[in-house]
Amino acid sequence: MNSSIIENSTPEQSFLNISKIDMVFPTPTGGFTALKDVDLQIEKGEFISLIGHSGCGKSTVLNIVAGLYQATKGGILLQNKEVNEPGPERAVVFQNHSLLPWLTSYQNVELAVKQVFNKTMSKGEMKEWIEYNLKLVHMDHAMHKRPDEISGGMKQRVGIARALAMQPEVLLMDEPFGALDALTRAHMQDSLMEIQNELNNTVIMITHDVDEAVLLSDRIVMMTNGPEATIGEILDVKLERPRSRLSLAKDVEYNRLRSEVLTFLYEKQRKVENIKSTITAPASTPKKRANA
Ligand SMILES: Nc1ncnc2c1ncn2[C@@H]1O[C@H](COP(=O)(O)OP(=O)(O)OP(=O)(O)O)[C@@H](O)[C@H]1O
Repeated sequence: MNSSIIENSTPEQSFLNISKIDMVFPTPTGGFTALKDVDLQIEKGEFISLIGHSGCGKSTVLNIVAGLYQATKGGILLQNKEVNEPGPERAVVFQNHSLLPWLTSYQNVELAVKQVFNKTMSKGEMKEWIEYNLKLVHMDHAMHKRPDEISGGMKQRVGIARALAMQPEVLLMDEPFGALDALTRAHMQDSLMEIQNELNNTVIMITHDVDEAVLLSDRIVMMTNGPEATIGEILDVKLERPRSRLSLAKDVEYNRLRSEVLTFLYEKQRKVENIKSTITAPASTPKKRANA
């Protein structure tokens, strides 16, 4: 962390301050500047989506906020305190659930709850709290099942319950629904909106899905292509809540926002990739079967 971050901070600082971050990764051929001057202030209770082409640096931003990476320049302030390492006040939900396979859903959540509340909650309170969080994600009916006994969507729900049960200041989600089929994904988005309505968490979510970003977010942060990726544009999403995907489908403002994100991604930040040149047939191709 650059010490000037702390010196320059004032009591009016935003809740979460991502301050002028650079990230240079060492590589065998020299430093690779993945991020350059990423600067973003987030208010308590805001839902932020990070969107951008593959490899632009979204996960790197999230990992720096999580305290898993240290920025080369600049840094993170959460409620005016610098972030240098992972902590339970910044819970992360990954694309793949990362549950411990030998523990039930209940026990997976319990592990996180014990880590945070061992000294402040009685056994009974912990049980109540674990059950409450599993109920919040509609998993109370399967809380005693192990990960191999439940579906992908259900595992992801447990992962979210585990993160929420830590009562984090910030929920960091790295493509949380990326591995799910479209219908399950829609259910999960609806659940997340319900939970958000109830708890008003501060969330940073990475997504590749434009509809998901518009549906869930208060602001969509669009990143330029790397190297030296940075924030290209920020879109305010002022659609009324609670939001319903069905009524939004025909909403003029929803469709305007959607088209702004698409324009950013596919016109302003279009990735020029010559697919033909990357897919070349091997020198000897298998011969067709005689009777084919
Ligand atoms: N540990 C590392 N060492 C070297 N380069 C890295 C490292 N981690 C990430 N990078 C590079 O930094 C850039 C940003 O990677 P990052 O994973 O943050 O992108 P992303 O936007 O999250 O991608 P995706 O959408 O595909 O998950 C990429 O070019 C990646 O190759």
